[in-house]
Amino acid sequence: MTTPRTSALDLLFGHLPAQIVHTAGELGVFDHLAERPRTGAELAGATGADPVATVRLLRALSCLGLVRERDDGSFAATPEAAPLRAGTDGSVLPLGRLFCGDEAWRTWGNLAHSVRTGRPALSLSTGKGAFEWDAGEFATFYAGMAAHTRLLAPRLLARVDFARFGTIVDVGGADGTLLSAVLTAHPGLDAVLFDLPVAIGGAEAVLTAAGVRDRVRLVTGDFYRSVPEGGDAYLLKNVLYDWDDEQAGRILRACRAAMGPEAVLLIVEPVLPERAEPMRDFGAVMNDVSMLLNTGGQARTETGFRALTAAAGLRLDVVGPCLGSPDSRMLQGYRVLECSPMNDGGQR
Ligand SMILES: C[S@@+](CC[C@H](N)C(=O)[O-])C[C@H]1O[C@@H](n2cnc3c(N)ncnc32)[C@H](O)[C@@H]1O
Repeated sequence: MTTPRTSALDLLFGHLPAQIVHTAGELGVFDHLAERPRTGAELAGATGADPVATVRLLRALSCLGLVRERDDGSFAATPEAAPLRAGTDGSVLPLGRLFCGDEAWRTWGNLAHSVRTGRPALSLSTGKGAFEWDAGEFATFYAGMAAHTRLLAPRLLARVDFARFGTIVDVGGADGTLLSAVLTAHPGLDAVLFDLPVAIGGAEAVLTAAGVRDRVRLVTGDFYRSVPEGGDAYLLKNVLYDWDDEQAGRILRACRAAMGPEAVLLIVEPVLPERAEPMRDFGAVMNDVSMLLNTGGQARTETGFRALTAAAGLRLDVVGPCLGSPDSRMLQGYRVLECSPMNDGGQR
């Protein structure tokens, strides 16, 4: 077997394609090209950009395989560009904003600070830590997370037998995008969406649009204090990796305290391989560095999860296989970890 290799020089220039694609998406290039092929001048007129600069951007996008230059000098979008349109179901633009937008860009420029100190760098570039944002920043964050959830949800639904539950509590469930997918697929379920007030505010519209609003109880609160009781399953998707072990342990203990003896906790997030290898579980390993930089949290190995859950009175029963994704290496390494409450003697 040959080891996949990437050239050092290509890695160092990785930010060029990222910004070219993000900028084109934000300008609406792919939305305009979805209507019909256009010349650079037409596109510049539609996006309000400089015509010569637009042609230069389009050439770069051609090089990246997202548009194709035609014989008449116009440009057409390729099928690969479809997720870069705004407002479509599988649009990845909101996720791109989280990683390539102004603030994210400045924050990644401070990675050396995080590596030197072991501390997050988000507040150096933005003046605020994670979840200390204004309403607009929270909206950008939740839109990005919703885009991520929409990509992962079909694989999660294929992997988890949600039909065995009656009530699901999504802890840190954001705007309800995940619950919308689960409840749509399982008409017999109802749910509790638990998050900060700023998240729950956005959930009304999302759940209503999915036609599941009447099956979801919205509860605001702080998962460090307590989470709602009465669930057959508790979901924690992309929550624990935001926090260090002490904080994540408190969240798990709050879940444990709310769980009945038969309830299960489903942790859905990237799991680090015990040993890093070229391109293995790419998303998990990259997300770990992203958490170091942004929140001060961390991704964890299965061993790390075992220790963390046991200390909170939870037994890690099942470590599911990687959910995998044909869409992106960034979605690789996601697993479902199923836990049950231990009684005081360490048994269920
Ligand atoms: C990384 S997001 C994950 C959101 C969602 N589960 C998903 O995967 O799209 C973390 C979530 O934790 C919520 N959160 C942060 N601090 C919280 C707290 N103290 N109590 C309850 N929820 C909190 C955030 O509002 C956010 O929705």
